[in-house]
Amino acid sequence: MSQSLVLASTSPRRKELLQQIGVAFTQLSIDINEDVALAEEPEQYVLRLAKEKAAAGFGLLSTTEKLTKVILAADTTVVCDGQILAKPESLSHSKEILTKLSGREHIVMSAVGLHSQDKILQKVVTTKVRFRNISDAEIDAYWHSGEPQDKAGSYGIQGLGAVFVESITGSYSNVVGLPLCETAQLLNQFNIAFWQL
Ligand SMILES: Cc1cn([C@H]2C[C@H](O)[C@@H](COP(=O)(O)OP(=O)(O)OP(=O)(O)O)O2)c(=O)[nH]c1=O
Repeated sequence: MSQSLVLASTSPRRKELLQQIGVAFTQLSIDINEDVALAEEPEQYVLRLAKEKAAAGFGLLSTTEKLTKVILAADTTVVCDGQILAKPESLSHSKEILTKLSGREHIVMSAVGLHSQDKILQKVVTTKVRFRNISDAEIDAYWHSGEPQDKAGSYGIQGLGAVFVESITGSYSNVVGLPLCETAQLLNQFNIAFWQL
């Protein structure tokens, strides 16, 4: 039976990234608790959240939809000195995060999870990002642009935040929220077509 894809995400970035590789999909929104568990490592954390988001999406399907649909979900976090840097809650939180990232390298980790009736598969991808020095005045101005608020690590590489990025090693789409090379490989395993098929 042919399978169709459902993106369980409210992130406009994930929608755009999936569209970029020519995948047909519908979308639903899920809401799960994103608190870090006690002593949880960053990799465990993003994998757990991608899995929980995909399972939450699958749980919203009707019994018949469960037979034909595959849910895709993802989670992205920024990691520096082993510390998980989530979305900023305020200007002072954004300042704390961006001051930590200023003038050095950090890691962006995204996990993608696919969930169908038959199987659940996941993959985590890591990208290194190096920032130039960022001044307090820039952090203030950046906050007031409205860009950092809904983004892990308080920046968007695809937006104004690009001016802070000196270099990146690894997948760019992974930083934006969905590693496309690995996602396409997972989609193959569920017989979901993207542009080349
Ligand atoms: C580092 C970085 C993160 N981000 C975004 C990607 C994710 O949308 C967000 C991290 O939050 P997530 O919790 O991964 O995702 P989300 O809450 O936006 O969406 P959903 O759970 O519904 O799928 O940060 C960027 O857009 N650009 C960047 O450069």
